Amino acid sequence: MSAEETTELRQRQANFSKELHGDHVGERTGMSALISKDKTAQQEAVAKYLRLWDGKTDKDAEQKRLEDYNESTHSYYNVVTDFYEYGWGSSFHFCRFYKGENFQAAMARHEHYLAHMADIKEGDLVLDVGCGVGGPAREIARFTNCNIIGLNNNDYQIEKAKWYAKNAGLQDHLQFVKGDFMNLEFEPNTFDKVYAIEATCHAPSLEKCYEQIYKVLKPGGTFAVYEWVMTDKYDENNEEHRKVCYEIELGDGIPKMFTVDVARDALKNCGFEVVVDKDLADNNDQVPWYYPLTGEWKYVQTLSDIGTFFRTSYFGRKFTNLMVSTMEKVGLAPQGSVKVTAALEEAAVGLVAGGRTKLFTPMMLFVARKPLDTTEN
Ligand SMILES: CC(C)=CCC[C@@H](C)[C@H]1CC[C@H]2C3=C(CC[C@]12C)[C@@]1(C)CC[C@H](O)C[C@@H]1CC3
Ligand SMILES: C[S@@+](CC[C@H](N)C(=O)[O-])C[C@H]1O[C@@H](n2cnc3c(N)ncnc32)[C@H](O)[C@@H]1O
Repeated sequence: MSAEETTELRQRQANFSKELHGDHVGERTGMSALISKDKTAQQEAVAKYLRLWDGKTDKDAEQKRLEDYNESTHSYYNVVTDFYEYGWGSSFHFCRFYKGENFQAAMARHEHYLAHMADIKEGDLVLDVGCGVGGPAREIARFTNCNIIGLNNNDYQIEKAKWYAKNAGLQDHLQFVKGDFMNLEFEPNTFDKVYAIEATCHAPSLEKCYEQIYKVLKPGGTFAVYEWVMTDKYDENNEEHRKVCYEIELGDGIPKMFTVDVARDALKNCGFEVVVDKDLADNNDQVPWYYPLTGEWKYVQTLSDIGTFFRTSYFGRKFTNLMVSTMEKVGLAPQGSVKVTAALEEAAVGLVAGGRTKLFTPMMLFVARKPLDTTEN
């Protein structure tokens, strides 16, 4: 894409975001934000997200989704962000759970662990690739006292991230900028550390995305990522496997799920030294990472988790779907909202199936180092 085309796309997306979400985006979240959307723009956003997910899994259909990655992901997050915040909170990722540990503590620990593995230190300049509404950035800035630039291609989330950072008094440590991780516009060798949490799976090519990260990282710097991948168990010619993979792609706005081998090779091909390569979901945890989506009460750890667990569970999702459907019928929620809850339901079903069978992991941890001497690459 040329520089003019990029500027034009950004302007168009920014204008659309204003039209859809209005001003003062931080003040409303969840259902309250949903009912305040511009109804026509919401229908357009839902159509833009779903138009290429028409049930087809052939190469041609996949190619179209790969080419459209920027617009479809932008549209996906335009329509799911309110649901994510309502059901999950402001960190949009999974985590491991220990017995007795509540949901928020487990999520924060998962973020601290990545900061630790990335060796983030006080005063470091850090890039958060695909930062969502800034939940992890706020936690990691507090944990390490570093400075973070959060990069995101969704205007709505950027506005929310800025609002939350200011509200938390962290505006001197955090900046949020619009950008595409397939084309990072920072000067080469800018960042001490880079991390990405469950975001780069939206890339049409992991290698091209990691190349960009390699470019902006300082020599000797560390990149740590929780990657979404299909595991070694996945066989794309197995119909059952492909079904689970497609549910995850459709419901999570991912043009194509790559395998763990593709991700590992992509890092190496860019010149990274891979120092940690570990699937954190492949262990004997007593409480599985996907438990909130299962509806199995036996896993709920503390009373404080009951609300979150209800909203994320099977019955809670049915309840939300019914509520949204009624709101849509009476004209409170914009048309298209039910289609979004249906797509999120597919996500939940696919993620639990992928988790139970270990065909999929949302926490493939790679810690990769850019060599000090990069003349050979
Ligand atoms: C899309 C990527 C790469 C990461 C997001 C991971 C998770 C935070 C989401 C994946 C599926 C989402 C669902 C919900 C919240 C956020 C996720 C767990 C809901 C529970 C939100 C409330 C809705 O009523 C149901 C959703 C099901 C899926
Ligand atoms: C599942 S969310 C994770 C957000 C955040 N890392 C967290 O854990 O809360 C994925 C994020 O990647 C961002 N994203 C997707 N494609 C992108 C792209 N091409 N360039 C920049 N950000 C992108 C989305 O807008 C979204 O904020």
